[in-house]
Amino acid sequence: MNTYEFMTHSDEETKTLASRLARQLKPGDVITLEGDLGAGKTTFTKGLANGLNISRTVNSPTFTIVKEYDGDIPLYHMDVYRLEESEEDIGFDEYFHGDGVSVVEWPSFIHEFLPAERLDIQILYVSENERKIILKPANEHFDHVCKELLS
Ligand SMILES: Nc1ncnc2c1ncn2[C@@H]1O[C@H](COP(=O)(O)OP(=O)(O)OP(=O)(O)O)[C@@H](O)[C@H]1O
Repeated sequence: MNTYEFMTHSDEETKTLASRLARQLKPGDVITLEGDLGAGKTTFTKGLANGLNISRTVNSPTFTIVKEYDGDIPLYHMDVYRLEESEEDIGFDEYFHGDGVSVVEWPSFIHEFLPAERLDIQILYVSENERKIILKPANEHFDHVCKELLS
């Protein structure tokens, strides 16, 4: 599969990219987001929410594991960082095969629960206002979605 790279030069540009991406998503789509602290994972998710016409403000889901937002399609925003072993599987399958789009921050913590058919996104800090955003689609649907972002 192909890899797609984008450079953004402001948080607004990152949101616009994410918003354009969101408008092509469908129920059951799973996106993973990796990036260091302050890379822009929450900013990217805010952009996704804009694209799905979600009116509530999206904040970092830290301490809640999953936050659900209503939009054209529901958004399930997950932060699975340091998930306690006792609550390892909180029913991820129902989210991943549900009616909404799932966005998973820190996906390596629940690697065994992730579906193979997903869109992996990495956000790299380049300089104060620049980020490199790398998209790795795992199937034709996500590959098509990424190609559309190039145009
Ligand atoms: N091109 C850019 N894309 C995204 N964010 C940018 C960009 N340039 C500057 N920023 C700033 O970087 C910060 C990114 O913070 P954000 O909370 O989105 O990161 P995060 O990856 O979610 O971090 P954390 O894991 O700590 O929650 C924001 O203050 C944002 O304004």
